[in-house]
Amino acid sequence: MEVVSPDADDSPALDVRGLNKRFGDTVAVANLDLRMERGHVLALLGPNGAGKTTTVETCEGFLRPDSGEVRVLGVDPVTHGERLRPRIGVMPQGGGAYPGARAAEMLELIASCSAHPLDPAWLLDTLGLTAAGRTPYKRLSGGQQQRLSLACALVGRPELVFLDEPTAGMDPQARRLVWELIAALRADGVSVLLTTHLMDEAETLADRVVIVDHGRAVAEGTAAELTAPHDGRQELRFRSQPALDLDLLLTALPEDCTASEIRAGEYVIHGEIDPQTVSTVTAWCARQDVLAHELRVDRRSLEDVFLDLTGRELRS
Ligand SMILES: Nc1ncnc2c1ncn2[C@@H]1O[C@H](COP(=O)(O)OP(=O)(O)OP(=O)(O)O)[C@@H](O)[C@H]1O
Repeated sequence: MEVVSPDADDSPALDVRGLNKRFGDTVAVANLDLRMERGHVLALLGPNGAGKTTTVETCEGFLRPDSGEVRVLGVDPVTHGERLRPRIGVMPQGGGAYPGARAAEMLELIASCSAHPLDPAWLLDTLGLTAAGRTPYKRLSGGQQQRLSLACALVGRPELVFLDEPTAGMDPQARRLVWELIAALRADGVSVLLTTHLMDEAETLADRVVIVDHGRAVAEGTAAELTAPHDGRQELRFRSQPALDLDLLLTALPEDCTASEIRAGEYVIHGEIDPQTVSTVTAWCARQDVLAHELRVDRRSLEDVFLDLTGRELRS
């Protein structure tokens, strides 16, 4: 039986069309389309329960879709999972390990299952885990467990790696290290599907971002596309002390401007932002005897786009 389609080499890293998956009455994924080119990093963002892990596990071949078409490196992960698995690396959410195994042993075991593994000692060193090599998995810190889990996903030299919240619980140094590693993978032509709750992670690493909510893609594009000004209206943002009297500021601005404090001490002015508007805002701040920090024009943050699309209320 044909396992890899004839044009498999040209096939995208990921091609998901009309994916549906429910668990009983819960719709986890609803008619989702996803596409990732080879050598790209695609970030899936979404609130808790949006369907990210379900999507990733379906692409990994661990879940069977109710309907829709999933191709990973040109291969159907459900019907031909055994052919796909040697070509992909999986870092599941919250690790996944033999709790009693020592870190180095575990990595060596996984390397021994691969045809052309990376050198486990080199990988431990790269991820700052050499000193923890003899420590049982359950005794590693949360951040060390995450890094070991990443090492396990990479040791088989995958063409495509699935990273489900790879830096969750890591300190800033470890996060930076992992970001550098992901950038290096991309430079080597490895494709990466990343789920994350960290907007800066998506912005820094991803070629494209897909925001999912209630199992559907609600926005897609590069981070720059997603955060570009829309409706012809621009934004001016600044930080200052909380609870400034914005009604007073509005009297000094053109009539079609709006002003709001979106988080304590974080202000957004919408409207036609020209040099005069910027000057009015800074002069007004000076009159209030407050400093406007981080004043910038034109760009919403990815977090604002995310919150605008998925709402600000807490998800269960
Ligand atoms: N095995 C399962 N049985 C029943 N319901 C499930 C199962 N797996 C996921 N779900 C439900 O499907 C929905 C999507 O879950 P999923 O884990 O894919 O979301 P997520 O976007 O990864 O969330 P998080 O950001 O919290 O990891 C949720 O409502 C979840 O409770």
